Amino acid sequence: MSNIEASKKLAAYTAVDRHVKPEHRIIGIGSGSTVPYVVERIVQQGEEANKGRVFIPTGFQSKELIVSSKLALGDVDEYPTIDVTLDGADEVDYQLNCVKGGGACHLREKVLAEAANTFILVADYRKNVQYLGTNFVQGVPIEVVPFAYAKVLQNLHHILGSPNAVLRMAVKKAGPVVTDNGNFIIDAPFPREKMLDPYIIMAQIKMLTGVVEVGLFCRMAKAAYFGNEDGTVTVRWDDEKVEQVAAPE
Ligand SMILES: O=C[C@H](O)[C@H](O)[C@H](O)COP(=O)(O)O
Repeated sequence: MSNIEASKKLAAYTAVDRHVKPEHRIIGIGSGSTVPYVVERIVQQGEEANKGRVFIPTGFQSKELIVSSKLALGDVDEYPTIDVTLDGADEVDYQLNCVKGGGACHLREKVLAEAANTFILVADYRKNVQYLGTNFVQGVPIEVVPFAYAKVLQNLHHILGSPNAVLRMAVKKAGPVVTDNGNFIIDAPFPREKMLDPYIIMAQIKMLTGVVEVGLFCRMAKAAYFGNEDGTVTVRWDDEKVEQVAAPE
């Protein structure tokens, strides 16, 4: 297993051990390459612990993960209050603002984050930054309704200060990425000064008609767990405290 993969697993295992408690019944499962380790650790809690629990996915990938792990699947329209949601991130700053949507799942992810009593981020050490846009430079993912994409792009280029915003194109399909909700994704890079307090630009983007959701999650998480190369885990809390913990058994 590579260092990065091991770091993702460390972060996920530590977060599950601390935040998925026996009394939790409704659990939100995020998307991305770190989340499979979250589900792996939850399964390790045993059949008894998972009996009566319902797991809510943030998209196609996590739905498959829940079903293939033989956990009970539910949806947020049936369970609008979630005990705890665990999810990955593309980048997280020192105030727990984060960029999400590298996998185009941020609309459902934000709904599950908002629905949760506790929202927890899990990631490898590359995602732990002072300011957003440090390592994840492709820009803020923005989900838009297809017919409005050109208008929103124009707004981003000429009004909101992202001249390099682009429509995200698919890799093994001609044309744009289409989300689980049938929408398009725009990736909009912003200069550092806009990322110092990302709430402002998040609100401005969200006000553009045609935008469905912005991949900036501002101060929503209770804690972020980052697996490190040396086998420790750095935990950042919502009060800006930073904790260093040893790896779980
Ligand atoms: O849309 C995708 C999600 O926001 C992911 O949680 C995010 O891209 C992080 O994924 P990974 O754990 O693969 O870095």
